[in-house]
Amino acid sequence: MHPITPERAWALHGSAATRQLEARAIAAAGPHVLMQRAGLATARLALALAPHARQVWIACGPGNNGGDGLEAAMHLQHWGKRPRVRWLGDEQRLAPDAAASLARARAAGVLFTDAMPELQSQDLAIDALLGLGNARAATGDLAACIAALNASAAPVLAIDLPTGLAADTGQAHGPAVRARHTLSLLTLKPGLFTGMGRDLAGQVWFDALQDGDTVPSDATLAGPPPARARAHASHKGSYGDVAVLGGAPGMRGAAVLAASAALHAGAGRVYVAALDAGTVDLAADAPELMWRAPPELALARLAVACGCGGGPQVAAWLPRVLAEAAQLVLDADALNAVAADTGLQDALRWRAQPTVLTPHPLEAARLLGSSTTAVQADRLAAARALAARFGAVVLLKGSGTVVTEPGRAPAINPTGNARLATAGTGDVLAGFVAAHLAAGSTAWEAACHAAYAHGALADTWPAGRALTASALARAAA
Ligand SMILES: NC(=O)C1=CN([C@@H]2O[C@H](COP(=O)(O)OP(=O)(O)OC[C@H]3O[C@@H](n4cnc5c(N)ncnc54)[C@H](OP(=O)(O)O)[C@@H]3O)[C@@H](O)[C@H]2O)[C@@H](O)CC1
Ligand SMILES: Nc1ncnc2c1ncn2[C@@H]1O[C@H](COP(=O)(O)OP(=O)(O)O)[C@@H](O)[C@H]1O
Ligand SMILES: [K+]
Repeated sequence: MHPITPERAWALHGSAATRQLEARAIAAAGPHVLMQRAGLATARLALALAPHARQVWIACGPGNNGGDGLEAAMHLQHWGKRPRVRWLGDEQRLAPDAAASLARARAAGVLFTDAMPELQSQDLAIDALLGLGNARAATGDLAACIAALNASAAPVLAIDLPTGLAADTGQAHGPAVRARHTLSLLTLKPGLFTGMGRDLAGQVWFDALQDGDTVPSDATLAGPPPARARAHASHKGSYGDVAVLGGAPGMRGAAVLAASAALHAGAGRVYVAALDAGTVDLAADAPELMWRAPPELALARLAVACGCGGGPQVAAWLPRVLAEAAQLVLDADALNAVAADTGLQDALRWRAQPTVLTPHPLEAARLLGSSTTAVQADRLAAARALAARFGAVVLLKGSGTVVTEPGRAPAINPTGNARLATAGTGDVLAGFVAAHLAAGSTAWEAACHAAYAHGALADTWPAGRALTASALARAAA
């Protein structure tokens, strides 16, 4: 069993792939063996998380997820704990594995009770209501058990998935359990790491329940970028040139943030071409930045971050930028301009040089002609659709940032937290991506590595220090 941390990459499998692997594992191990392993793994983790727990409330649903909970109850009972099981199944409709576990739990003398637990007296609660079979919004007794788990003062350990969380999308379309820990079984599911997954699953643990067998993955939980040692004999030209095109009147700060981020992330030279023709120089704290008028940029040898605070004015520059930029990050207002203009959409599709689009969910919705709700309902699918439509690497921002490109399984970024929910952090990310592109990374690597580094800065940010976008930009290195 492993705790899932951002220190390495992990393969992710959706519900169809997991069902395929489950069928093969059951065929290899024999009936009921996997459920016994699942229950034992759950009980062991419960003991590790709450070694002194006495009262353990286990809410078991009508399917095999409930069967896992019944197995766990039996072990906890053997180990001297006092599990109480609320079981919501119907003996007439029970799958064979869950029926076998029900019989074992009863034989072990586990206490079954329909009474809701005394919430304050529980030391641990286990969510074994629904896993992969979560089919529709919970109502009635199921919804009441979800509410009880969420009201419990005791930590909640969810088996396989927090009840109500969709394995493939990270969304919940009804009541859902908010767990402190989730033990994912057989596979790690993408929904644990994006959308609502991070909030509902808490700390994720993984037990494969079997050795060796696998099926093709649907996505990856990204690992850390490789360390980039600088050759002693390198010079600023070795790390490439970034230009930031943006900063319309009143929004110069966004361009400065992206430029400062690119500079601190290691770009050799950073130019800023502000669309604000005024003369106010906000760059007093970064004299390294070189200010140019937009027509002066030699786009064909620059990694361009375009959009940052660009306002509607950026649209006029996009035909040239799309045609010429050696590498390109399109962010914010540049994405909105593309969404509003089919000519720019064609130019983006025809573009052959490396390109990364960095939409947040609303920008993604505009590009897809859908809504933020539709994008968030399936973030992986939305990112894939955008990548296919524009033939580019897409980095869909938000909790569990998704990176994808045509023909490649998406990566979910494991780092970052809600301290990044402050104005300008997206501009900083665009600057990071541009710096990676300028240094010679592929568009895919630049997007994955920049997202990881950006989130990791937030994850290690000192508790008492405000996380602002400008401080974030300067913290790169
Ligand atoms: N087999 C094995 O050896 C292993 C199995 N494993 C475990 O099995 C889990 C998958 O089991 P599963 O397929 O039985 O699905 P599960 O999540 O228990 O739910 C299905 C039941 O819930 C019901 N139901 C659904 N929604 C509902 C609602 N809103 N309100 C009310 N009822 C609702 C649904 O009813 P139905 O839709 O059929 O009417 C059905 O009865 C997996 O996540 C893992 O924990 C692993 O440990 C590996 C070993
Ligand atoms: N709750 C969160 N968890 C993880 N990352 C977050 C969260 N909220 C915001 N972020 C990150 O912060 C950045 C915000 O970007 P964006 O929405 O474009 O902001 P802005 O336009 O103000 O710069 C993105 O990289 C996003 O992924
Ligand atoms: K569950």
